[in-house]
Amino acid sequence: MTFTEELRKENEDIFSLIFEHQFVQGIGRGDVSKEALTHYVKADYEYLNAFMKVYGIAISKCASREDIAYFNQRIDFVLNSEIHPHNNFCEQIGVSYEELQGFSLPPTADHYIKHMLYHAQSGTLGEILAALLPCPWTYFEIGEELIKQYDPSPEHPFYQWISFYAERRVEDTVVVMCERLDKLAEVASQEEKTKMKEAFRKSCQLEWAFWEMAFTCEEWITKKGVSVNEKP
Ligand SMILES: Cc1ncc(C[n+]2csc(CCO)c2C)c(N)n1
Repeated sequence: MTFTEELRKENEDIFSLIFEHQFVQGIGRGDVSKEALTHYVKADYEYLNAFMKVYGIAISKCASREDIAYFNQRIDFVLNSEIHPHNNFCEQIGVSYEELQGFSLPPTADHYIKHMLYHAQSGTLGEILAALLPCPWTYFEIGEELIKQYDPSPEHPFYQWISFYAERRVEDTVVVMCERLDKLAEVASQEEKTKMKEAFRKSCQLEWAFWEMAFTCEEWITKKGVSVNEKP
């Protein structure tokens, strides 16, 4: 079994909980509240900004041009393609994408980006990839699961979102990231592999928690002092 096959197996429990989550099932049924969709897009826009910065830190740790090109291409994908699923949600809410940008992160999203940034700052390239991998992997499998369970037609309100994540391009992202992580794991010490496993599992946990955060419209107990756009 490869290292990433092992990771997938060890985290089957969380993957299943993600597929069953009410927000995810709501996407499949075509029935998610506008409040939850809004909360999701506001947080996810900032989450993706942080995700690209993590790729940037990964670039600073690359030893070859080929690796730099890989992360550069990943940034391009987030910047130019991940906007499509967000636009699908915005159309369903009935707001422009711009209106949902620039908000401070609720506690769980804040936790998730700091978890990734921690591994980016203090870890090896393998540890960074392990922290990032659950992001495309869980979404690709959510896309696949929802197609299997609901077989959405183009008229389905979240058809674009579901097909975007179930597409070959996201599957390829997962396959290539797994191949890269497997190569790094082959030469990693036991201690490093333990760190990779912990980073991966926590990111899986935080993927579930991100859906829950959006579904419950999670907020800080008081917004004072946590807003990036706070007026003095
Ligand atoms: C919380 C959260 N987790 C995962 C994704 C999906 N996603 C984000 S970046 C990326 C491509 C990785 O190179 C993918 C598939 C999301 N939008 N929000």
